[in-house]
Amino acid sequence: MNGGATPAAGVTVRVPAKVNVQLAVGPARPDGFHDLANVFLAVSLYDEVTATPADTLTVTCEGPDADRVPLDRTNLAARAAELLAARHGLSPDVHLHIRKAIPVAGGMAGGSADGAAALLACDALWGLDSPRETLLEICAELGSDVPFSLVGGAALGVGRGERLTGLSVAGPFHWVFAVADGGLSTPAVYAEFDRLTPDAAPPAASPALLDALSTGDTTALAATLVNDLQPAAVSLRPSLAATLRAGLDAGALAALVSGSGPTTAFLVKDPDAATAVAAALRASGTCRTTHTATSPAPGATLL
Ligand SMILES: C[C@](O)(CO)[C@H](O)COP(=O)(O)OP(=O)(O)OC[C@H]1O[C@@H](n2ccc(N)nc2=O)[C@H](O)[C@@H]1O
Ligand SMILES: Nc1ncnc2c1ncn2[C@@H]1O[C@H](COP(=O)(O)OP(=O)(O)OP(=O)(O)O)[C@@H](O)[C@H]1O
Repeated sequence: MNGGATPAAGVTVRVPAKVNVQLAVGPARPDGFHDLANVFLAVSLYDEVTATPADTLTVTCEGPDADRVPLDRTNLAARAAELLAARHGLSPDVHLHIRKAIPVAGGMAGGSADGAAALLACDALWGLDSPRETLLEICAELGSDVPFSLVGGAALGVGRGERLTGLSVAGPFHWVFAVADGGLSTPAVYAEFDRLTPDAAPPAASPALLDALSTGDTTALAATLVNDLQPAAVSLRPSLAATLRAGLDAGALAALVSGSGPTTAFLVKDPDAATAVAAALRASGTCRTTHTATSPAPGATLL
């Protein structure tokens, strides 16, 4: 627990983590961002955000990594409440309580998830009933990954990843996530990508990967998973190579760094394989802990 007591009543939103099954990265743009072909897939690992009326904007957090979550106005949940309130000339007087299961600074869009969840929770608490388009605009202002946290499922993100097209996705796909010690800074990983990839090509989605998603073909998806940020994440955190190897040795069909890392993702064929690969990863000593999850998962949802 970090920063106060659990609130009594309020509006609660559940929101998923993501894995990028394809992350194609182009050269740095003049504004410092990178154009992407970003194929997002939501996974069944969830944070929850509860909004309750309060005298002032406050954030509390519980969960194993709560001490690494900022409780000031830099928290994306707080920023979401502020942006929504400002649009309506309101004061953002709300208590936001985060139940955090998504790894912090882990490349699974945990902060983005809390931003999207807080937005939806405050919208309901304040009776605003904002159009979906308005919520998506605010999400894009909060961060490149935030719109996807709102919509969930599977989507292709272009531009800096914020312009979404929903994708057809079957499933279930079964995953194991290995959580590393500490986080990686997303800007640092993009900067390392620039250093390693001076000739980055314009990004494009892979038709074979989109086909594997829509048919629910795990073997085909395993053959097409790709993350252009992986060499940069491994360069900054060389120990990730051993984690990736340990999961493959344990029978995972494919292994990749999740987004900007350092969480690593392992696609497996079924729930039994997930249990076995997770146990082998923990026994290998190459990660801090593991999570198993399935996809697709729904986006931010009022409970
Ligand atoms: C790595 C991913 O998680 C993959 O989905 C995202 O691209 C990162 O999305 P995010 O954390 O929401 O990132 P933002 O908060 O929008 O941007 C943080 C920083 O990441 C870098 N950034 C982010 C997105 C992008 N398309 N190009 C970038 O270069 C920039 O340095 C930016 O200042
Ligand atoms: N609600 C939040 N939860 C966690 N971190 C937050 C939150 N709000 C702001 N942050 C800040 O954002 C930083 C990145 O955390 P986050 O968990 O979003 O990383 P990430 O999952 O790697 O993001 P992405 O996958 O979108 O690049 C943290 O180190 C923290 O300082």
